[in-house]
Amino acid sequence: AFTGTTRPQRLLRAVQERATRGDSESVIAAIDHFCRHQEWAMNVGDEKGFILDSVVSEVSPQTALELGTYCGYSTVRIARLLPPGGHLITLEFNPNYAAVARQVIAWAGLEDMVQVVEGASGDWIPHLREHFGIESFDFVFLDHWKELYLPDIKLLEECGLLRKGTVLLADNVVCPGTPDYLEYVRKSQSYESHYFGSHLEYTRAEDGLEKSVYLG
Ligand SMILES: Nc1ncnc2c1ncn2[C@@H]1O[C@H](Cn2cc(CNC(=O)c3cc([N+](=O)[O-])cc(O)c3O)nn2)[C@@H](O)[C@H]1O
Ligand SMILES: [Mg+2]
Repeated sequence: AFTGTTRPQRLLRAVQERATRGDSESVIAAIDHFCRHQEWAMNVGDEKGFILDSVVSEVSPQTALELGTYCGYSTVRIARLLPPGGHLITLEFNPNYAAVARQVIAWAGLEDMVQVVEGASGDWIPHLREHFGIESFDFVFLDHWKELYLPDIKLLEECGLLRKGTVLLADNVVCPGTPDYLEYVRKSQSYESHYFGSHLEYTRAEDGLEKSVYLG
């Protein structure tokens, strides 16, 4: 029996045992299998993941940001669809999760397109331009603490990291829910918002993604 391992470590072991190195589809499938048949984990999952894929493919971002890496499942889903030269920065403040995510991303063979940055989103966002030479983001995926969605997009606005047409995609706007964020993006003249209904990962509970285009 495996005592003393964390769920992210057990998820990583499932990837290393079941997925083929360099094959991002098999990494995604291995994590979905683990979460359906072994242990639920808060990855965006396959059903909402399909919606994430379609939005990423439509935007085809050169610069992408993810808030809340966790084990790197959505990081792999996004990075595998980036166009040539595309780059994804993902912020994770839990060092144990970041360590697992780096290995999951490497197993998928996507480490050259992804930068896992350790630290709190609120601390890092003001330094992304100077540190990574980012002008603005084409795409932002929000999946970290739900109370931080709103303050963090306001910070992205203030730091000039959003441009006309930047697409924000937010997970869990129904469950666990992000009421203040939803109200803001749906009421603000600076955003055009659309809700994609789905289900909480690996369950029948309702959840969905909110896509919001920044209008400047
Ligand atoms: N300010 C922050 N900056 C960077 N990373 C952060 C920050 N806050 C949390 N995180 C990280 O997000 C990761 C994942 N995470 C996401 C959440 C919030 N998400 C959820 O709580 C959640 C919860 C459920 N759920 O309860 O069913 C389903 C989901 O899809 C979810 O994303 N908490 N940790 C964790 O590794 C955490 O360290
Ligand atoms: Mg989520």
